[in-house]
Amino acid sequence: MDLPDPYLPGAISLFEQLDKKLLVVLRDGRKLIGYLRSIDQFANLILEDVVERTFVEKYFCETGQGFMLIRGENVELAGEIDDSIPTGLTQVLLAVLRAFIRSSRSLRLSTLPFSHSTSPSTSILRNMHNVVFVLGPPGSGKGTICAKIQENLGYVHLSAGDLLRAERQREGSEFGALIEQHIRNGSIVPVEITCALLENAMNNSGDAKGFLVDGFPRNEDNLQGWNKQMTGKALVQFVLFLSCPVPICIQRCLNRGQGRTDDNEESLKKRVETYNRQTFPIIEHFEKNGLVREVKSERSVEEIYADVVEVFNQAAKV
Ligand SMILES: Nc1ncnc2c1ncn2[C@@H]1O[C@H](COP(=O)(O)OP(=O)(O)O)[C@@H](O)[C@H]1O
Ligand SMILES: O=c1ccn([C@@H]2O[C@H](COP(=O)(O)OP(=O)(O)O)[C@@H](O)[C@H]2O)c(=O)[nH]1
Repeated sequence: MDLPDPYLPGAISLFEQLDKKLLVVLRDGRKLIGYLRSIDQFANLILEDVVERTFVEKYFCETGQGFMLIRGENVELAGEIDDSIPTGLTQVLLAVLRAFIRSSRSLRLSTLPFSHSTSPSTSILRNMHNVVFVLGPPGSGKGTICAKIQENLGYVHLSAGDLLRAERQREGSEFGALIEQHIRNGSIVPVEITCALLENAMNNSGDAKGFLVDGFPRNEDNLQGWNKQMTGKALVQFVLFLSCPVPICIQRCLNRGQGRTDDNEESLKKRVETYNRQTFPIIEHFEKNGLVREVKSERSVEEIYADVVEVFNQAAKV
């Protein structure tokens, strides 16, 4: 492309960075890193595989944000980033950064001036909901294991399926029929409904250590909707993946005996298909980001739960 002479860098110069890895600093101080896929004359950017980097002193952590459209008016600074250049900063897991903030807060208040203690990044971290996504095929035991985690580890269990079933039953709900149709078909309810129910439940749960979001996100649309609605409000610690052979899962659902309208062979066939086609790729996406903790769930509840506790202990340590 021909550039004006003399060359004055501005929004237009970002065209040169198409498909390159960009650091974008937003006006609220957030720092996003992702691949630039598109830009227009207003410097509106489309970034893919975005992570938000949060810095505290010489440490930083990254949280995945997926695909983002950033309005140009919100961009303070943008430029190509070269990760091969040493920065002297150390990447740590979010839990480490939180622990660091916790331990340094009291110390610094009385001794050193701590410029980060009131920075947007740290205050965002403190106010966000901790979330563990719990995924696996229908009948893999998500609800059963979440109930035990809630009982013993202080996380609040939010089953997306249960929230949808409750909304379906709620008198006056405008979504009841739509939800029932999706549940019977084993297809996925529009994310705006599910996400609103989840956010509402989180906000009404008081001071929880964290939330087990069970059975969500189930497809790309769910993930994008979550990122759109919950960015800055929730932080995904990890994804607990209960893996289990499908025939065992189907048998468990058929024996579940809760009178669910979708625990029949016809609906189950569709649910498994939806899981294979749409949900499993989401688990693979999280796996690429190093977020998945897999626990094999074709064993007894006690054996599974013992491994799950280990996963939570490890997450708390780092
Ligand atoms: N490890 C297990 N072994 C045998 N049956 C199980 C196990 N975990 C759960 N179940 C049973 O299988 C059925 C489905 O479990 P549930 O926790 O509701 O799965 P999901 O939430 O993944 O659909 C329930 O009837 C439950 O009691
Ligand atoms: O985020 C969600 C969670 C559930 N469902 C719908 O609710 C049904 C039951 O989901 P649940 O997680 O209760 O059951 P599972 O499939 O794990 O047995 C699914 O098949 C979907 O139709 C949905 O659309 N979005």
